[in-house]
Amino acid sequence: MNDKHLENTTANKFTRREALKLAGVGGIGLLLGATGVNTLLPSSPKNEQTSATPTGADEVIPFYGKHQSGIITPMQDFICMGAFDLTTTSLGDVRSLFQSWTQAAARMTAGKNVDEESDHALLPPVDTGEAMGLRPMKLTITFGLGASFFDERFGLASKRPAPLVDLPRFNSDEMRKEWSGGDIVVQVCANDPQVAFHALRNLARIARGKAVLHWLQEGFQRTSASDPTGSTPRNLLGFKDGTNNPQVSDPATANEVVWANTAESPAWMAGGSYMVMRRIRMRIEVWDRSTLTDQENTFGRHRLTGAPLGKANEFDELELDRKDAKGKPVVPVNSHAALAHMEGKVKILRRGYSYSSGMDLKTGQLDAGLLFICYNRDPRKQFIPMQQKLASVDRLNEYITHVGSGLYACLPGASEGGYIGDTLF
Ligand SMILES: C=CC1=C(C)c2cc3[nH]c(cc4nc(cc5[nH]c(cc1n2)c(C)c5CCC(=O)O)C(CCC(=O)O)=C4C)c(C)c3C=C
Ligand SMILES: [Fe+2]
Repeated sequence: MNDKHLENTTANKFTRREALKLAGVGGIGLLLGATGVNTLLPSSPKNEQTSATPTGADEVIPFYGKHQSGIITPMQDFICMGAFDLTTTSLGDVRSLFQSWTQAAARMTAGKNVDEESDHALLPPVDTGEAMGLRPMKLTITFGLGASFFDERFGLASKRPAPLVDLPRFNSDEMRKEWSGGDIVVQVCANDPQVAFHALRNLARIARGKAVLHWLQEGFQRTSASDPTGSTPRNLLGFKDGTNNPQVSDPATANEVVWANTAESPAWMAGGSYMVMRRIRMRIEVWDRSTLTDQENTFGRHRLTGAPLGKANEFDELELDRKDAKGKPVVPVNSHAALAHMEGKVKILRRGYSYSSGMDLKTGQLDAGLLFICYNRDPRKQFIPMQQKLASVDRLNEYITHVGSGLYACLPGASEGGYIGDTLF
């Protein structure tokens, strides 16, 4: 999914007042380039250069709203995502945790410290500090609840949404507990990895005594600075990934594919969505030894252009009934694109990032792959049947293994004065 496809997110500019306030914290030098403040500085080629913000660095993605940001928001460059397990058994504690998280998240997405700083010399600083003076960088923070949140601890079992099922075991899954599940998931995305890490770290700090991290995964894609045109990013197998994502800038499409609806979900989920996370390890070394023809037949698309096999342009229609001179399908029936297309009847919104987590010390191979994330309105009708099909016959399976998994009910957005989760607890 790229900016070209998604233009519906209201983007507020970082105001001059905010910028001047920030000057008090970080010094005027930090402000070179902030919208509006450049007018204070004498015009020179250098200033003109620093005033360009092609990555929308000053852009604030509003935290409050009907839907949480970070779902249909055009993808930022980096992700820092974590799942928490609650250590408290008090629903009151959970409520106050979400109230504190909401306030902190609203501040951080606006480019502020997690809370007002105290000057008490004998206390630790309120904010951990590594994002001080940094621009908002389109930070979004998205909260979801795992199925375990609805167990006996908080008396909410009867409120568990029907679409929040336990995902089945799919063919060739090699799941690891340390990369799966969690009571609460927090997806943090930003155009700066330090801004993203800072947000998750401070949320974990706020949770002390109530929740602990269960897993954490960082991810990336090419940055908007290295591709200002916003073309479809490539995954670590070298292919354009995201071409045929549904165009959720169209509200009707977003309603059909992404947003929870009372037809399947409880009223407290209206405006929310279901997020699937899969940590998918790639056998990169094997892939790198396979031929171009094999790679293209695996995806059913051309490597260079991203076009469907037999077509010239990336966004040309994927026509699965086209045959070559010998009567063979031009796009192999067991290719990833052909299978995931689901005859055009089932769609999900993909929002995944590449990850690289060092190497496997036993084999010397890279531990790298795709932190697959998708949003759907009802995973029982969307992600699950799609993954069942892919897991059984997808040609891509030769090169990947699913090693982590989670399904989370992403809560509706909150309005100012409210908090994330206030429709449920
Ligand atoms: C169950 C859902 C999916 C999983 C898991 C998945 C893994 C996965 N995908 C790629 C790379 C590509 N996927 C592409 C298309 C595509 N993939 C899915 C779903 C899952 N992918 C869908 C719904 C689609 C679109 C199908 C369509 O209607 O055309 C493509 C082609 C380009 C594109 O449209 O994005 C690539 C490339 C990897 C590497 C991967 C696991 C590691
Ligand atoms: Fe895919």
